[in-house]
Amino acid sequence: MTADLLPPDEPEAPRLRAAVLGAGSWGTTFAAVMADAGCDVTVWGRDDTTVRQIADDHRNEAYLPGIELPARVTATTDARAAVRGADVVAVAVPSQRARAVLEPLRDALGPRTVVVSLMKGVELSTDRRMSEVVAEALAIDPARVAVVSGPNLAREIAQRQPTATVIASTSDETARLVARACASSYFRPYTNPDVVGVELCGAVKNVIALAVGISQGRGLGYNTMATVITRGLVEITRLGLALGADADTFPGLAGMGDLMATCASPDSRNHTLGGHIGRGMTLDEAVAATGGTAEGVKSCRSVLELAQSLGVDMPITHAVVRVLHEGLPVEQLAPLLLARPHKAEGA
Ligand SMILES: NC(=O)C1=CN([C@@H]2O[C@H](COP(=O)(O)OP(=O)(O)OC[C@H]3O[C@@H](n4cnc5c(N)ncnc54)[C@H](OP(=O)(O)O)[C@@H]3O)[C@@H](O)[C@H]2O)C=CC1
Ligand SMILES: O=C(CO)COP(=O)(O)O
Repeated sequence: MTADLLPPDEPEAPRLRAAVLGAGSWGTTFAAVMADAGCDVTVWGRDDTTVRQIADDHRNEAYLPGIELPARVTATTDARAAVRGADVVAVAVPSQRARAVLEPLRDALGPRTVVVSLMKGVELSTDRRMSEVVAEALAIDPARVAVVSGPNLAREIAQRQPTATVIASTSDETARLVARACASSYFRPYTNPDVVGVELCGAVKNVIALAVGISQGRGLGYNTMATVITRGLVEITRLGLALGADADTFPGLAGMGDLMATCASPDSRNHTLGGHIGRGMTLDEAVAATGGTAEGVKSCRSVLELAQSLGVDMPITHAVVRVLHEGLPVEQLAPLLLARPHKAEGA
């Protein structure tokens, strides 16, 4: 499939240089997306074998078996070399590791480089969203930071199946630059100034997908799934509004769109891990059986802390925390949620 190289209104725009920090499934896929959009892309990974495979064979068999990467994607184990001269640096490591990966690169970025968080988590111990972590760790103006979030399961995109995404930044110029760096015939970015809403949707949908996975692992059907997804969106919205997000974000691609993709797909790590828990595995067993980064496992605690600090009720998130981290037997999750006091639907 051929990609559109540049939007038609910018025929003379120079080719962008991009870097991706993280050579896992989403980092590698987003590198391919940017290459298909016309960028020259360097991926940083910490594993020498993976890096050599990407650079020499245009493959990443550990994370994207069977996928051929575009020739414009190369790779290095030297993070400073990867970001040198880059117009756009995208970050795709586990959220809890981002600060440690970024801080040593403070003086390696150009003064106009834009940094994109691809991560869907909330930092434990600070309860910061990842765009906040990125700006703090690199000591850059938040206007140079963007967030990409939407129904974006890596493997489907690596196969160039069509999807859309949301690019959120407080700066329209930053969001448009990132849109230009990733727009192609199979990947359509929409910009949105609501960084708080877009980012919260991405982090909390992982927790809701864990709850859906747990219910399916317990053998429950579509009524339960639809209930958890719908009430999950209600609690995501409640937290987002308390933090000043825009109500229009939640029914959009980063909200309902990503929630649907993650809760429905067997490729989702959060959904899969929830299924293992529902079928009776311990958390350690479920993490090992799932593989990859299931952000909801850690972020459920920071999301709950954030909600409690604002007096926001998040019963599904709370129940997931209790099952994963506080020893609540998994069979008590549904009764716990269903036995709560009466409420009107819109309350
Ligand atoms: N996969 C997806 O479909 C999507 C993922 N995301 C988000 O993107 C982020 C990254 O996820 P994803 O790429 O899927 O995760 P993966 O588990 O596929 O890859 C994680 C990457 O981070 C590296 N890594 C792990 N620990 C560290 C560390 N301590 N220091 C530096 N690097 C480390 C891994 O390296 P190594 O191989 O050496 O362990 C690997 O390259 C997450 O926040 C996720 O929620 C967002 C949208 C879609
Ligand atoms: O964020 C994702 C899809 O948009 C990927 O979900 P998982 O991290 O659960 O695989």
